[in-house]
Amino acid sequence: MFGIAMRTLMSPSLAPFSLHLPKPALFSRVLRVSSLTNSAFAANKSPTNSPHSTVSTRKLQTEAAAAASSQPLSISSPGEIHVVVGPMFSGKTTTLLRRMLAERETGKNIAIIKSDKDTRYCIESIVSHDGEKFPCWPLPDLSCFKERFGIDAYENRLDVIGIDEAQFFGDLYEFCREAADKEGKTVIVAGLDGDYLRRRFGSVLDVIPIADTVTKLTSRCEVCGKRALFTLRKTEEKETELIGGAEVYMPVCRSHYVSGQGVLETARAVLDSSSIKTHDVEAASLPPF
Ligand SMILES: Nc1ncnc2c1ncn2[C@@H]1O[C@H](COP(=O)(O)OP(=O)(O)O)[C@@H](O)[C@H]1O
Ligand SMILES: Cc1cn([C@H]2C[C@H](O)[C@@H](COP(=O)(O)O)O2)c(=O)[nH]c1=O
Ligand SMILES: [Zn+2]
Repeated sequence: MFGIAMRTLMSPSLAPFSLHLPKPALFSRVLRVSSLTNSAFAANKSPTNSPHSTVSTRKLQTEAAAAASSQPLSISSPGEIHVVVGPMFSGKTTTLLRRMLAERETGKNIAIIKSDKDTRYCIESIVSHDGEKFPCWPLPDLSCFKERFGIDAYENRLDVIGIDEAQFFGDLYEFCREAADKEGKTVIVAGLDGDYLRRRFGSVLDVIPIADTVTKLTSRCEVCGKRALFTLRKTEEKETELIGGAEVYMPVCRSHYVSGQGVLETARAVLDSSSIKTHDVEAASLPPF
């Protein structure tokens, strides 16, 4: 599918960065920015800046703006942020892959990052639950990406950055804001909005106010087949971060999240109390030292 199999044969250190033609000139166009200069400030603070001197103030401001516009300021055009969230098995990785490949089809240079905490499948590829895969950069945090990728290649040739398992990156917000606002990159973020207890997960929700688009995907409830909004953890572990797939988690609808969570909590309480009792009995029956 999408020629992914062939590209995954390439060295992961080369393949995540697919080089194309240089950026179109339009992309890094030079903008002339008319900012409020010191002389404009001076004009505003001038004693002539009274209701009776509107014309002269306007004239001064026009002159200040003209002076500023004669000094071109080179800034690249702003980028974009697109966020894809949903429970596990809802198609986040699949969607990220399709969008990244669509960007590449239009001649953009792309790179995909995933958290190095996700050790399922192959460490240097993102892999969907259906087995689609693509080489990626497994990283401990996003701040090290620019240097690892190469500062020149990052600044001058990379157009689109995909981030999978975004909930595991503590510096997600800062990275996305910098990349889109200041560096003209398109960033596509895929991650869990909520953990197994439906609490916000990592910084994914923080990116929403600075995003261009937000897509919430759903899966199929493993119990009844209806729309699944949440991820139920089937095991006893309580830590927020626990890497795993279908052996640990299942997608569920609202009703089955509530009943499933209730059943699991009751089962755990029963198990806990019976293990305490068993432990007490065992301890009581041990011979004294
Ligand atoms: N309960 C499930 N267990 C295993 N695979 C599932 C389950 N539900 C859905 N899937 C498969 O997972 C695919 C989505 O995979 P993926 O894109 O990796 O999702 P996500 O990144 O959101 O976890 C679905 O198209 C479906 O075929
Ligand atoms: C709900 C939940 C999930 N995780 C982990 C489990 C997986 O390793 C990833 C999610 O992968 P996917 O691409 O969305 O299938 O996150 C976790 O650590 N804690 C949780 O509460
Ligand atoms: Zn259900």
